Amino acid sequence: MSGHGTPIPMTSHPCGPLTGEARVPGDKSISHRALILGAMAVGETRITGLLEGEDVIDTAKAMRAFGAEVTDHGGGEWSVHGVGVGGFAEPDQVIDCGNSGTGVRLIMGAMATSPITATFTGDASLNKRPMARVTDPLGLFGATTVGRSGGRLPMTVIGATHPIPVRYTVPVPSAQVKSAVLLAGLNAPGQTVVIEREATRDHSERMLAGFGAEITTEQTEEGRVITLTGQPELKPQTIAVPRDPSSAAFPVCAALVTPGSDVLVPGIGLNPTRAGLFTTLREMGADLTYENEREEGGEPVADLRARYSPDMQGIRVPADRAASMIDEYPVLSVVAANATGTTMMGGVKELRVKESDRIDAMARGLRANGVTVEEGEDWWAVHGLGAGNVPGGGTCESFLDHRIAMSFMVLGMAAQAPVSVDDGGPIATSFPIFEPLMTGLGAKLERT
Ligand SMILES: O=C(O)C1=C[C@@H](OP(=O)(O)O)[C@@H](O)[C@H](O)C1
Ligand SMILES: C=C(OP(=O)(O)O)C(=O)O
Repeated sequence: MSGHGTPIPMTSHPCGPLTGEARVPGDKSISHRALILGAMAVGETRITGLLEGEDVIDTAKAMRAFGAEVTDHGGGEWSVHGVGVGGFAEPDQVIDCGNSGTGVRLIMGAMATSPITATFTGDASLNKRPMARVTDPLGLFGATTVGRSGGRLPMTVIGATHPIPVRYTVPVPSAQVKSAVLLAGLNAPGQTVVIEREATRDHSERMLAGFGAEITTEQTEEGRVITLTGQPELKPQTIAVPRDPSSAAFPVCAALVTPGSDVLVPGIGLNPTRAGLFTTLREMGADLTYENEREEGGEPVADLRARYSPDMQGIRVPADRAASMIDEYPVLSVVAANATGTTMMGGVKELRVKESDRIDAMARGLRANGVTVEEGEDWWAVHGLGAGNVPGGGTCESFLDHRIAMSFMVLGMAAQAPVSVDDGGPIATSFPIFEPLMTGLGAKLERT
């Protein structure tokens, strides 16, 4: 839905300490997958803690269009009455995935091996993003796709009538591509094999196993080899969605750069395929501790405690960590601006094909606020000014990108003058309670 509304300009004023508890919403990646796999199971899946952001709501609507019964029971509790693998009905409307790359790519995969046709579209941001990365492997299963030039949405997918399982090496580090292939493999007879050279988030593999699919992962010289046996009967599950580490990144980073802060962010998943930011921040010298470490639903979880850290140093972030923190680079660059020395971020060309070109979007906005940034195709470097030395005072474009908008709001909290964004509307795609949550901690956010 993002991108269809009137822009919401927002300003973040320098503020005093951020204190208290930040209960961030449910994990976006896990929420999409819970709805989609719930729709492909036979019977009723119950979900608690679902992220009720626009991206996930669009996926819920899509699952209804494919014939699943999706019910909102209130308070983050949802149920999905699934139609079984291969049981999707043909939607009689265009499927609008709004701002969500995960939604559209996973759903295309899930329907591509059923004998139905569906047309997908999104907002101005999503309709610019590359889809060939999923339509190429879906073609190998026997699906046909027709989109705009350059493999862009709107796009029609004609599902395979006689799907054939595939063996596919994912050419870019992308959990969305891996997941699209696995979901397509569900309705192909025999074994579908996906190979990824670099490990990406493994929520699909974990959840497929939970729903009773036969799935194995092996580390070989080729990389991670994931083998899925097609046409299982998926058994409905009860899923408690953990809180999203990518959303936790915002109160955590805000506390690290805002003088006097001490913020607790409880119940955050520390799955190693997602936790790269927190490792990086600790290497920079952040006062970030893990409290009450435990396991919940098979995932490592902790309460994160972040305190103001005026002595952070810039570092070289290892390129092989990129996949585990890919959505966190924008807010890391804000921390880097408040550290001493240069933070060098390499191996990140995927940042150029997110909701915006995130290197370009952050570089422009940081420069507008007095920070020096250098960039190349797959790297960027932020020259830190030291704690409290970011001048601020600039207005930044958010380019229909929630993470860009939220990152600049964090920049303003610790800058010498307010920082504005032209449109904070996209924040609702992943973190609908961002404003009240951050204001509750002591941030001074204003719709302008
Ligand atoms: O699979 C997922 O849930 C996601 C995978 C990542 O995208 P890519 O697969 O394009 O890297 C990430 O950026 C996105 O926010 C969520
Ligand atoms: C990249 C993101 O999401 P998506 O690809 O699902 O639009 C994100 O949430 O940062």
